[in-house]
Order: sequence, then C-alpha cells, then structure tokens
Amino acid sequence: MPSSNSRCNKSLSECHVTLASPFFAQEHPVATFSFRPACAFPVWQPVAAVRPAMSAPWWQWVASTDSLTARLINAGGERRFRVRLLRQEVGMPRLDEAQALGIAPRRYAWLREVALCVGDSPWVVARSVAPLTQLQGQHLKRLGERSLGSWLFQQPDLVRGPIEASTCQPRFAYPQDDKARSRWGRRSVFQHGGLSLLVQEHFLTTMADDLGLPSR
Ligand SMILES: C=C(O[C@@H]1C=C(C(=O)O)C=C[C@H]1O)C(=O)O
Repeated sequence: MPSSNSRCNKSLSECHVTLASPFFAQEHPVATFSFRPACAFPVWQPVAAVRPAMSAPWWQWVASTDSLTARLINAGGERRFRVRLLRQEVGMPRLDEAQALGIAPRRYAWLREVALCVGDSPWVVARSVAPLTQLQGQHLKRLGERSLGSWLFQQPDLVRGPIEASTCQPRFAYPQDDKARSRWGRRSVFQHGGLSLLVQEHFLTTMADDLGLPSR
C-alpha cells in the first residue's frame, strides 16, 4: 500500500519529478511536475472513429456520457475519491481549445487542471476551459477540490456535445511519481445557461493498472 505521503496527498511543492520534456533535459530541482509533449497539436477524433482501436473495457470508460466522477467513485469501491486541484486561473486557451469552444483565439478563459485520485493513485487528469465572458454568476471559481461534475450534472438544462478521443499525452503538467502516462484522452463541450465548458480528461496508466484494464 503506498505510503501516506503518496502523490495524491503530497502538496504540489512535494511532487518533485524529473521534467521529461525535451525543453528540460536535466533534473530540474524546483520542478514540481512531469511534462511529456507527445503531440504539439493533439488530434481529436469522434470516439466512434477510434472504436476499432479501443478495447471494450476502455470503451465503457471513454465513450460514457454520464458523470466520470460518479463512475470513478463507484469503481474505487472502499478507496477514497479525491479531486486534487493542480491549477485554476484565468489565462489563454490553446488554439485547439478555442476552436472546440467556437471562440476566437487569445480570448481570456477560466482554466482548471485537476488530478482525480482514487486511494493514493491519480487515475485521471483533466483540464477544463470556459470563456471568461460566459462565467457571470457561475460558481466555478469557488469549486476548489469539489468535483466539477458534482456541480455540472446537477444543472437541469445541461447538454453534452459529442465526445472526441485522442491518444496524445496531456499538454499540462501533473504529478507523476510512477511515470504515469495517458492511455486515452477524451474531450467534450458542455452547454449550460449560456456557458460553454470544454472538459478534457486523460485516463492514466495508474488507472489501467489498478483496474486491470488492457493497454488500449
Ligand atoms: C465533468 C466531470 O467532472 C470531472 C471533474 C473535474 C474537475 O473537478 O475539474 C474535471 C473533469 C471531470 O472528470 C465529471 O465528473 O464527469
């Protein structure tokens, strides 16, 4: 059983890992995250288009349209579910994110990056983006370490757009003591009360190992 100071309980400053990015060739003593850019510009495809390359157990996760939070809690059984907030700030969405949201590039957005942990393992890392101009009245900024899904799936007018999938690695940093990598990434845009919210989730190898999921 991992120690109590495992990666999901460590403070962010304790998540000391080697930056594996080509831009950080050497161990970076003050670094807190690993970063492995595998796709400079990620390729997102409709989830149905990648189904032939995806095993049935993974399809149950990647193509599901209900709350991932609820699924993770259920799959974790007795193990504690935890949202680890990595970053939440106002910034610029990436080009593919702006395109997915249908907004012009270089428009300020609300950015949130989390690790969804079951027990001591980060199973999913996620990055959510919403245009800042659409956030009036939303309580997203005060979410903290409550799951975004716990709020989102309470909205009666919620509409989820089509799910797209990718095998690209996350382009944001997340704690990776055991060199966890993304097995599958997915994204979709949620609409609620004039808000468009892009949610991008990456299912990690730690989740595959803990659940005995196939490699793809
Ligand atoms: C959209 C959901 O919320 C989850 C929780 C997130 C968060 O807290 O930032 C981000 C992505 C999701 O995996 C969900 O549970 O389906």
